[in-house]
Amino acid sequence: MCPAKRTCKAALYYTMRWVLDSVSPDKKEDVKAKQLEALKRLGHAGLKLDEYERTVANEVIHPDDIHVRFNGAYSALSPNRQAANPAADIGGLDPIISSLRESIIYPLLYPNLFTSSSSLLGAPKGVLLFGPPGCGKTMLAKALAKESGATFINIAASVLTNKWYGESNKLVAGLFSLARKTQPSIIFIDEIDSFLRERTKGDHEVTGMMKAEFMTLWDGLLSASDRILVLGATNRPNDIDSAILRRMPKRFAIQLPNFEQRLKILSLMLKDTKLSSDFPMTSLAELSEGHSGSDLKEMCRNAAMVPVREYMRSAVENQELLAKGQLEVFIFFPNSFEKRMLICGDNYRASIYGR
Ligand SMILES: Nc1ncnc2c1ncn2[C@@H]1O[C@H](COP(=O)(O)OP(=O)(O)OP(=O)(O)O)[C@@H](O)[C@H]1O
Repeated sequence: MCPAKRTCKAALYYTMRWVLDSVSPDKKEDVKAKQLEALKRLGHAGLKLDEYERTVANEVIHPDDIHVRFNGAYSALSPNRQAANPAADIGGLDPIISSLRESIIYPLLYPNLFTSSSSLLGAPKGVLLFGPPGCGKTMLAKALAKESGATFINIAASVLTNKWYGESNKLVAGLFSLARKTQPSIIFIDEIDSFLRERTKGDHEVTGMMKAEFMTLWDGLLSASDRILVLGATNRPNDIDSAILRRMPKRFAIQLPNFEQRLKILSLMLKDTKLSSDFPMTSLAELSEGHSGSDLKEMCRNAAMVPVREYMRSAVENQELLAKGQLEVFIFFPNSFEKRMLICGDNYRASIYGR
């Protein structure tokens, strides 16, 4: 692009931004306040941020706003809180959870153990979770953030990709400097393959520059004692740029669950649900081979809808008879009906009986 055209585009961009800012100053203040809220709650109230860091600050999630936990046996950050509510949210991934604790949580929370005792114990600066969709990669990342209490920056590629020349690089720089100011921190990039994919000749110049900037700043972490980790998740590890893969030496395969894992996931998903005494949990786990955790969730959700659907259908069909005075309605809690409801909520116990 010729320099005159570039200057013209830049002038237009800043003018548009100025106009938009002046049209909605209240909205801008609202956004600013919201951005700072998560950081304030993390104990970074007085932090001075530039506009790029502020944009990234919008992506910070406070651990208290994450509702996914590892199993309750142990919590590095708040053992008491965990003990009071020991339920697990992730089923069948215990060995991976233990390894993630060792390689991510301990280095973030106890850096001295990893820097002074041995040069072999360097904390990893990049970790990759890979495997088929719906098997719990995002859940694991969120639970890691919750348990470690680290600043969790859930960055979407769209936040960093700005087509204006140089802006993406500044946003990437803002990402790393915010992570440094608020450490310990985890930079989480879901679908990292779409953001940092293998470089090709057809890449936009801005994308290439942004990737290079990302890698340079990431390398800066390797030598420093910063407690910052880049955590990526993907279904397509082969599409990731090999230079990026090299920076993620710790890799965890999150595969489709096997029989035991499915049994654990199903038990977990149905733990608060009223089930008939002969509910065939084992057969269900056997028959659901090839299903991901997300498929199992959907299966349970569908099952829960069956009694609701049946009730609604009979209610609609009976409306006409009711109008003609041929039907009497009793709403009560019959045992026989409860038995048929393998899965039921308190709101759906009412039934309609014909005369
Ligand atoms: N091991 C598991 N234990 C409990 N629930 C699970 C498990 N795996 C998946 N789920 C359920 O599936 C949903 C989707 O999981 P998640 O988003 O973590 O998958 P993912 O591997 O990140 O998928 P994608 O690659 O499509 O982003 C979760 O919200 C949860 O309800």
